[in-house]
Amino acid sequence: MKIQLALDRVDMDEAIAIASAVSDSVDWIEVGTSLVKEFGMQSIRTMREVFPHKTILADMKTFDNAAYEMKLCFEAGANVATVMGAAPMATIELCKRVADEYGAHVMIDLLNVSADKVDELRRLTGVTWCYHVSKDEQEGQGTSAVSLSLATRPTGVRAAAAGGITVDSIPHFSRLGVDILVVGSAITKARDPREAARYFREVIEENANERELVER
Ligand SMILES: O=C([C@H](O)CO)[C@H](O)[C@H](O)COP(=O)(O)O
Repeated sequence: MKIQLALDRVDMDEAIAIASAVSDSVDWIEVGTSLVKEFGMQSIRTMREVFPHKTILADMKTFDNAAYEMKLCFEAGANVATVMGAAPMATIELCKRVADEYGAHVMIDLLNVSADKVDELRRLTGVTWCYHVSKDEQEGQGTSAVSLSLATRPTGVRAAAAGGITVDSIPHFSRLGVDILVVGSAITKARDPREAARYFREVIEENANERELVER
């Protein structure tokens, strides 16, 4: 299981400092929606310059104007970009087409998608579905990511989980076969982000081993 470090609600110096401290323990660096909105494409360019060999995800949360937005972030150096699953299929398919042209990848954010829309999304493979509990639901209703079900995912689609993820969530998501764990506050707001990220990695490895033992 990969760790995607979500960087949100910090300035670029802080984002770089946190990412530098934890980069050995995380796989992907997410330029969070808040950074994209506050600092624009420069936030992605900066992360690409500082981390030339890391996978950079731009959390664009695109809803329309797909070709324009995807080109912007892939030209800026992103390898992966997000589109909202609730967006029209035309938008989502266009994101995938542009990503293919750039040798990049699309993550579909399933925030607030209907069951019917999930069915429509099933026809698009070679993407990642991100099961996401929103910040506002976490803070307003105490909803936790652990309640998410991954049952509807088709083969050929990778799964990510996001929203209030802590180390305690790892066994659950590991059992469900989640490929990418999106972790923001549990690392970025930790007293020692480096140690927090290292511990995430350690517990992921432990759970991966347990899974192998069960499968054998
Ligand atoms: O996508 C996110 C959210 O919508 C704010 O933009 C975050 O990246 C995601 O929720 C991970 O952050 P934490 O919930 O703090 O782990």
